[in-house]
Amino acid sequence: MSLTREHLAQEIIDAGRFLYGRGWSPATSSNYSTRLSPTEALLTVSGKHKGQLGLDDVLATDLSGNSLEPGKKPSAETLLHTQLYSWRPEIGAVLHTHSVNATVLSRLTPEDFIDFEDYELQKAFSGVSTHESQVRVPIFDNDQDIARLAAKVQPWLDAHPDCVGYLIRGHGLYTWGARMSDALRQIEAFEFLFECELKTRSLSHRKA
Ligand SMILES: CSC[C@@H](O)[C@@H](O)C(=O)COP(=O)(O)O
Ligand SMILES: [Zn+2]
Repeated sequence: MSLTREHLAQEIIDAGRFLYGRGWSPATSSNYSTRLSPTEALLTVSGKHKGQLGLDDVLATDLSGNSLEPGKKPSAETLLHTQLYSWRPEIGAVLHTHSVNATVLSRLTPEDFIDFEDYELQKAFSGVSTHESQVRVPIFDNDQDIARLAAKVQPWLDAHPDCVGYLIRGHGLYTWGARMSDALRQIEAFEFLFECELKTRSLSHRKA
């Protein structure tokens, strides 16, 4: 049974309250979406405070990122959501957040990826069943031209079908899941790993 638009909108609203409450979506940063149908997404309207979303603060788009609701301005980063729905039909929700740890870690990392290894919490990611695995998270340079950024993300996705999320340097995190609950679980796992990584780097630096 497919979920109604109101139910999906409420999932986005609840996600915003939770993510704002954790400090991972400050002010009007971040954007969230769910799949509305095989060819449509339901996304946050641009510029809204994500801790205070209402039922009217979402809109439907097609998978090319075009608004299907004139009068409502879609998120500036709509294409980064819709490209994921086009990429994998099983993706049902996409979350983008702006945490301090994601921002700092992506700025401190000169490489274009971070590898997480030997963390038990890696098992919170879809498809990962042991800490003896490597979760590679690509880092793309920030770009205000979202079509250009999406064009850089796409080859990575195509070459890494198991990718569970990516960072935009100095900006934030994108992750996704079959359901909103899966995407939220992955956000929490990423935030745990980002904090571990920053603490490990800071303590190793102090010892040296
Ligand atoms: C408050 S600056 C953040 C924005 O530039 C952007 O990165 C963002 O995440 C929110 O944009 P939005 O258009 O509201 O979806
Ligand atoms: Zn953003």
